[in-house]
Amino acid sequence: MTDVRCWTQQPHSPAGGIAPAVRLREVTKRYGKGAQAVTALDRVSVEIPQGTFTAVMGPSGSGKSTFLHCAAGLDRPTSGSVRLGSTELSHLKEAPLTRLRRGRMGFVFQAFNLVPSLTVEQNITLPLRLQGRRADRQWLTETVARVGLSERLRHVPAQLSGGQQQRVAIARALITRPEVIFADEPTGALDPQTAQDVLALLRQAVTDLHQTVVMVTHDPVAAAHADSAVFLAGGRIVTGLAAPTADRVAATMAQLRRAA
Ligand SMILES: Nc1ncnc2c1ncn2[C@@H]1O[C@H](COP(=O)(O)OP(=O)(O)OP(=O)(O)O)[C@@H](O)[C@H]1O
Repeated sequence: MTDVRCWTQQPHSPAGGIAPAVRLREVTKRYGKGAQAVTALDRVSVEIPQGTFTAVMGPSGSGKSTFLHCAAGLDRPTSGSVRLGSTELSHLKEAPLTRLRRGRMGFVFQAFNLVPSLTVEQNITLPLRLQGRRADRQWLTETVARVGLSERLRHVPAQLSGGQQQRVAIARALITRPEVIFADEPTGALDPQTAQDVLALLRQAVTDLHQTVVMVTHDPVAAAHADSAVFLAGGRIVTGLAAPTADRVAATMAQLRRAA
């Protein structure tokens, strides 16, 4: 299969090299106590380089969402270290962590998570307003054009298709020029063609804007848009694929299911 070492051992940054966008070191997350305790992540270490697109895959219950939540500071690990660039998240109190998430991360979820009463433009610029910042009109225009919503700015989410709503969510994630976009099953609620469009936008964010994207997905076709895929099983990163194709991802998933 693949070279497992690059994912299960801690790769060193080259001397003077750029810090990874996201770095997890020995991250363990346990839910509950005693006999009820579940170890959702078990000493996970990984470095996600800047300007890359990484798919996080694995069977149901393998820890993908927990991984994403810990990496994005939405959930705190039981032990271990999580860094965004050179900032250690585990030391931050709730208020600075919230500020960091708003300023330096973008989020795209399966359920879109738009505010129904706000227009497309207001939804896109919401992360800026939450930070007390005004939209840079040129960047807003460019971002809206990038996701193909220039004609829809005055609409509310209920007037849009699922694919259009997800494009609003991507524009909202891009508007702050975050260091990392975390996407949790971004195409899970979309038909295959609409999913392709959304994945192409995430790909462009990496290729054209040099963003870093970390995406949890069940879909081998979606994972094939990424530069690499990491595979979780039982809360551990068990293997990885560089330049994944849908066939290789599906074969790896089948292997993991058989081993479970
Ligand atoms: N809040 C919680 N309390 C208790 N156990 C939890 C909690 N969240 C997750 N778990 C458990 O942790 C393990 C990993 O869950 P997680 O949701 O991260 O997996 P996943 O790979 O994202 O699954 P799926 O693909 O089904 O969404 C599972 O056994 C799950 O039941």
